[in-house]
Formats: sequence, C-alpha cells, structure tokens
Amino acid sequence: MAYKSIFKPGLFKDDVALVTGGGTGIGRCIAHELASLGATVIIAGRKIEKLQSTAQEMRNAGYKVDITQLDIRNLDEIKKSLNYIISKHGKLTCLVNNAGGQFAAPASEISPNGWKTVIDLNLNGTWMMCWAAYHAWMGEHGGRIVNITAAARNGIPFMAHTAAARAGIMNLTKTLCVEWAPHGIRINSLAPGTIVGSGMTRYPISVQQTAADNHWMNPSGRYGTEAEVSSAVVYLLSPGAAYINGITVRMDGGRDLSKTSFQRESKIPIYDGGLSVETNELFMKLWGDYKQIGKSKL
Ligand SMILES: CCCCCCCCCCC/C=C/C(=O)SCCNC(=O)CCNC(=O)[C@H](O)C(C)(C)COP(=O)(O)OP(=O)(O)OC[C@H]1O[C@@H](n2cnc3c(N)ncnc32)[C@H](O)[C@@H]1OP(=O)(O)O
Ligand SMILES: NC(=O)C1=CN([C@@H]2O[C@H](COP(=O)(O)OP(=O)(O)OC[C@H]3O[C@@H](n4cnc5c(N)ncnc54)[C@H](OP(=O)(O)O)[C@@H]3O)[C@@H](O)[C@H]2O)C=CC1
Repeated sequence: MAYKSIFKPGLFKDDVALVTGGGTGIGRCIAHELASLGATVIIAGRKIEKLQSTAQEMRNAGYKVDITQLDIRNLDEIKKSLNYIISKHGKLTCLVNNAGGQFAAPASEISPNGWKTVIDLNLNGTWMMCWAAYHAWMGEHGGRIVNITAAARNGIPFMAHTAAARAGIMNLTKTLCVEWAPHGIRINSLAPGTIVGSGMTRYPISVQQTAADNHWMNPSGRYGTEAEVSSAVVYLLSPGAAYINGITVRMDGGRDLSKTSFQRESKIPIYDGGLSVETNELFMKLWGDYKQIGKSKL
C-alpha cells in the first residue's frame, strides 16, 4: 500500500538515500516515506532478515529499494556498504543516521563495558557514518544528513549513557554544520521523545510500564508515531529546508516543557502515514484515539 506522505510526489526522485536501522520501526517508516516520494532508498542494519522483509514490503508497494548489511560500530563494514551504494546507485545524496539504542539502568549500575557499548553505538557509530559519507561522496558533491537522537536536553534518568551520547551528537551536528556547509552539506538532528513502535517493545516489561506511566506528564496526552518522526525527517532532507542547518528539532509533544501531569484524553490528532506499526496493547492505549489506527499490528 502506498505511503500517505504529506509531501509532493516525486520530491526525492533524483535522490539516493541511506537509512541506517531501516529494517524496523522509525527507520522503516522513513524508508517508506522517502521511497514513496521517488527516492532510491537503501536500508542498512545488522540483521539481514529484517532488511529483506522491509525491502520486500517496499518492493510490493512499487518502490526503489536496496539493502546493505552493516554494523555502524565497524568502519570497514561502513566503507564497504558506501562503496557498494555508490558503485551500484551512482551517488549518496541523503543519509539518515537512525540506528541506535540503549538499555535502562541506574547510572551506578552501568558497567564500564555497558557504558562503552552505548557510546560506541550511538555517538561513535553516528560519527563514523558521517565521516565515511563525507569521504565516500558528500565532501565532494554535497548532501543532506539527519541524525535521529533522543530528547535528552535535561538528561534521561536511568539512561545516562545514551543521554550523554545523544547530547554529543547534537553538538557534533553544530560543528559539522559549520565545517561542512562550504562543501554543500546540510546536517541536522531530530530528537524524539517516546514514540510508539518496535523500539519500545524491545525493553523489559518493567521499563515499558515505567514509560507508559510517564505518559501522563506529556501535555499532548499521547506518545508520538513513527510517521510523525518521519515527516519531520523528510522535511529536513527536502529542498524546502535548504536554509536549516546545524539544528536539533525536539519532537516530544511538549514533554520537555511540562512540570505537571495531564490526566485527560489527547486533543492532538494522530498522523500515521497509513503504515502498520509493530507495537503492543500497552503502548497502543497511549495513543488517545488509537482505535483509528486499525492497521497497527498487535
Ligand atoms: C528503570 C526505568 C527506566 C524507565 C525509562 C523509560 C523512558 C523511556 C524513554 C526511552 C526513549 C528511547 C527509546 C528508544 O530508543 S527505543 C529504540 C531502540 N531499542 C533499544 O534500545 C532496545 C534494544 N537495546 C539493545 O539492543 C541493547 O541494550 C544494546 C544494543 C544497547 C546493547 O546490546 P549489545 O548486545 O551490544 O550488548 P551486550 O549484551 O553485549 O552488553 C554489553 C554490556 O552492556 C551491559 N548491559 C546490557 N544490557 C544491560 C542492562 N539491561 N542492564 C545493565 N547492563 C546491561 C552488559 O552487561 C555488558 O557489559 P558487561 O560486559 O560489563 O557485562
Ligand atoms: N522509539 C522511541 O521511543 C525512540 C527512539 N529513538 C531512537 O530512534 C532510533 C530508531 O528507534 P526505533 O525504530 O524506535 O527502534 P528499533 O529498535 O526498531 O530500531 C533500531 C534499529 O537500529 C538497528 N541497529 C541497532 N544497532 C545497530 C548497529 N550496531 N548497526 C546497524 N544497525 C543497528 C536495528 O537493526 P539490527 O538489529 O538489525 O541491526 C534496528 O533496525 C534509535 O536510534 C532510537 O534510539 C529515540 C527516542 C525515542
């Protein structure tokens, strides 16, 4: 089924876009939306089955899609993937650094290797992707980069490692903007709050329940959708955002600003792009009018 983007058909018809973590969740949604707008989209990740399944789904919708297996913590694998993309598809105009993740633990219980694991994945992995894309294509030809981080402005209790890594990416975005704009590269970040989808369901149930209970602190009265993240990413990559460079967009329904709880139904309509979402009953309930999203997989 064709993705229901709010953007004009063919907007990305001349683009070749790489989406890391494009086999699942937010990355899968971004891949669908960019491809529905004409881009050739390459989805990347470690597990080939996830990539193949999403690629098939996209081919069924008539989209141009390819896959490349890589671990963003491994520079040799990144270089190999980028060489493949450029030799097969001729260029790399858009990069979405979406792959990432962490575990929840009190700071005092994070082991040195646990800390390193999360920093390597989120901060070093994003840095290596940017660096390699610069050298493989963008330094000479320009391009647009969007980094998916997390709403970490005030820290993230029980996720000190990822909060530090994501803050690092936000600052890196500023430096690379200044250094790389003369090369025709625009780079921005997008910091989601809690988004309902595959990512949240990977946590132990106690963490999911804590996240679910926290949702009353969100002034929007609900959590976000993958499609809401995707449409902001697509805007940042689009020609309409040509003068936006070096910023981080906070996308959390206003959660970062609230100091109270809101025990009421959401009045903010949901945008879902028409794509199914892998989630569970616990999180479906956190979309105020979740029954409208009949296609979501439970
Ligand atoms: C307590 C309540 C807190 C509530 C907070 C709720 C707020 C929610 C808001 C969250 C918003 C963000 C959402 C998302 O980003 S969802 C999308 C991504 N999905 C995930 O992040 C989940 C998947 N996570 C993982 O796959 C892994 O955690 C990760 C990739 C980060 C690491 O996996 P890897 O296989 O590489 O690592 P290892 O198993 O080899 O372990 C390496 C070291 O890390 C230590 N470790 C791992 N897990 C834990 C844990 N749960 N607690 C403590 N330590 C952990 C592990 O022991 C290793 O260290 P040692 O060698 O010293 O043992
Ligand atoms: N969902 C949410 O509430 C929020 C999510 N985010 C961030 O958004 C991004 C997408 O998350 P979401 O879609 O929800 O979760 P998912 O767990 O569905 O997506 C994470 C993706 O990253 C890929 N990935 C993980 N590690 C690596 C690696 N080392 N190399 C290459 N690919 C990797 C995974 O594929 P594979 O395992 O096959 O490698 C997977 O496709 C993440 O960075 C996440 O932290 C931020 C804030 C909130």
